[in-house]
Amino acid sequence: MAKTPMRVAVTGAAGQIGYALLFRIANGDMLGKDQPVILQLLEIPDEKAQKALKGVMMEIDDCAFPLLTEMTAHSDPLTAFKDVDVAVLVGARPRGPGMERKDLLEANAQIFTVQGKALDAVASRNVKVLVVGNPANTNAYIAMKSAPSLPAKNFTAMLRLDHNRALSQVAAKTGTAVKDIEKLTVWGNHSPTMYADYRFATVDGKNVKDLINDQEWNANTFLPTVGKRGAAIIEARGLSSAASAANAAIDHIHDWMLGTNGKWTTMGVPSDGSYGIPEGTVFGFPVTTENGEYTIVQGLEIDAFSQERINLTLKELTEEREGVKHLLP
Ligand SMILES: NC(=O)c1ccc[n+]([C@@H]2O[C@H](COP(=O)([O-])OP(=O)(O)OC[C@H]3O[C@@H](n4cnc5c(N)ncnc54)[C@H](O)[C@@H]3O)[C@@H](O)[C@H]2O)c1
Ligand SMILES: O=C(O)C[C@H](O)C(=O)O
Repeated sequence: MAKTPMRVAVTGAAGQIGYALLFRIANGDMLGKDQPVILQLLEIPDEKAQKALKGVMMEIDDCAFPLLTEMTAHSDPLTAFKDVDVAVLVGARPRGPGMERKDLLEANAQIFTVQGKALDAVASRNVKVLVVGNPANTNAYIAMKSAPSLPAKNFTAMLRLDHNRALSQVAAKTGTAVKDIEKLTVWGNHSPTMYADYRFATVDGKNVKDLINDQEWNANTFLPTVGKRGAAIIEARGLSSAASAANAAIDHIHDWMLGTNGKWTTMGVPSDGSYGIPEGTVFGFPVTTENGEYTIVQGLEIDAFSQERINLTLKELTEEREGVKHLLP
């Protein structure tokens, strides 16, 4: 019997990540090749943005995706999020000329307060939310705090692009295939302070740290390369990463919904106090997923170098959280 269609909201749908994301959702890459989908697309109430969104929808129509049963355009989160099972929050205010980090935080805090409240009011009670728009961890925290009637654990931030970037760097360094690397993770904030950690990783059963055996490379090449990859792409392309970000969003929701079969991945999730991260802080953790639920991998040893890195990224997140405290409901 055919499955009931799932309702997926995407915000910032006419932006560059939206353009790389929507076609793949409609094609079944995110929720499975047997799962029909309804797309509910949100853009700002601006003539140009809404017109661009219509153009993207015309192209989606022209793909005649068999799994796409319905698609609607919205300028109001209260209609866009109605009954949604999945919400991918991509749309955010980019940093403009002369804008300080604080201004960016405040502008986005407003967007994610409104969107959190709208999810709280109209989304499915089990909606799974992924925040992509930057600053992703803090935006996810704001949306979560603005939606008190929804389970806090259903609000997540995207660390998967960092995870995938780290996988690719480790594969290149060890001369191995990405598919053979397991147990890698990225702790903390989606920002240059993130801590990509291959101490537990294995490739074909061998420990990656032993294979690399080069702490100087870890500290001075690997971590800065992964941490500053977003900036390197902006420098090279003149635009921020889009297809790789969309791909990571697909991976994140796919694995959350369909399970990792015991394998680790990385998700930004509200802490339950694990590893001393204060409860509620949206932090990148190693997780496994099963039956639509994630579980933070427990019992990992945190050595002095790792603790220092984790403290650094936590400090930044705590400051971001403090910076928007006055705007929260
Ligand atoms: N977490 C990650 O790994 C990661 C990676 C890459 C990019 N990003 C972030 O993703 C965001 C989007 O990137 P992009 O390249 O698609 O940007 P973009 O500027 O091309 O598109 C963003 C779109 O969002 C829309 N938008 C803005 N505010 C909105 C709102 N309140 N409601 C609905 N739509 C809204 C804009 O009109 C625009 O069309 C940025 O914040 C970027 O920094 C995050
Ligand atoms: O948009 C950015 O600042 C960079 C983006 O978050 C990325 O990691 O590619």
